[in-house]
Amino acid sequence: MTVLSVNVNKIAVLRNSRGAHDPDVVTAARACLDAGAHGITVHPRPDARHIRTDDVFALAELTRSYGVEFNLEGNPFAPPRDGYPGFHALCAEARPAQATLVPDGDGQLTSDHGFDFVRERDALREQVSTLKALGCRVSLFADAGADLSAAAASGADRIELYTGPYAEAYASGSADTQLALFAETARAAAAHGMGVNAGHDLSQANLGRFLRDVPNVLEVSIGHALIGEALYAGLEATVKAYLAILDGR
Ligand SMILES: CC(=O)[C@@H](O)[C@H](O)COP(=O)(O)O
Ligand SMILES: NCC(=O)COP(=O)(O)O
Repeated sequence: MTVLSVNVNKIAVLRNSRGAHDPDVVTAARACLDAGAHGITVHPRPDARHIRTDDVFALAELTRSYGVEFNLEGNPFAPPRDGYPGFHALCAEARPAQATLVPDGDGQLTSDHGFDFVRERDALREQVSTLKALGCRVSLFADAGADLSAAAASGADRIELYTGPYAEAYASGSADTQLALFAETARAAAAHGMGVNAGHDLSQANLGRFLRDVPNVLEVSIGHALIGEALYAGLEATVKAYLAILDGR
C-alpha cells in the first residue's frame, strides 16, 4: 500500500505573503487529515520562506493527536541561523516519525537533486544514526540511478526518489525511459533493504502512471500540485482524488 503525505509548505507561502495568520497551516493540515490523508509533510527552509519553526511544532502536535505520520524534511548540514535552529534541533524538539534528509541550498528555488551518496557517505552515516537515536525513521532524497550501496551503508531506512525528472518527462509525453530508471532504482533499494518513498512535482495527472510502473512505493509526499488543484476543487475533494488514484491503480 502507498500512503499519501500532504506537504503544506504552499499554505505557508500564501500566509506569509500577508504577514499574518491566514490561511492557517494547521487548519489546512487538519482538513487534509479529515479527508483521509495518511500524514503531513513540511520542508522548513533556513530562509523561512514558508514553513517556520512554530509551524513545525504545531504540526507535530496535530499529527500526534491524529496518530498519523509527521514527515519533516530538511538539510542536516545547513547551519542554524536566526529563526531556524537547524534540522537536528527541529527533530529533537518535534520528534517527527520520519526525517527526510534533502541536500537543498539557499539559492535553490526548490529541491532539485538527491545526495551524492558516495561523497557524503560518512557524514550521512553520522546524521542518520543521530536521528535514529531520536526515534525517527530516516529517509534520504535520492536521484533515480543513484549509487544505493553507499546510501544503504549510511544506515538509512528508506530513500525518497526525487521525481522531478519523471514529472518533466511525463509532461513532455516521453516518460518511458525515466520510468524504467525509477523502477530499477526502486528494485535496487529493496535489494539493499531500504524502503522507497517518492516525491516532487507529482500530480493527479502523473501519479497513477508512476505507481503502476515503479514497484514498492511506500509513501508519496505531494504539495505543490495538490495545493494548486485544491484552489479549484477544495482540499477535501482533492485529497480524496489522490486517495482514489492510490487505491485504483
Ligand atoms: C524534498 C521535496 O521535493 C519537497 O520538499 C520540495 O522540496 C518542496 O519544497 P518547496 O515547497 O520549498 O518547493
Ligand atoms: N517530498 C516532496 C514533497 O514533499 C512535495 O513536493 P512537491 O509536490 O511540492 O513538489
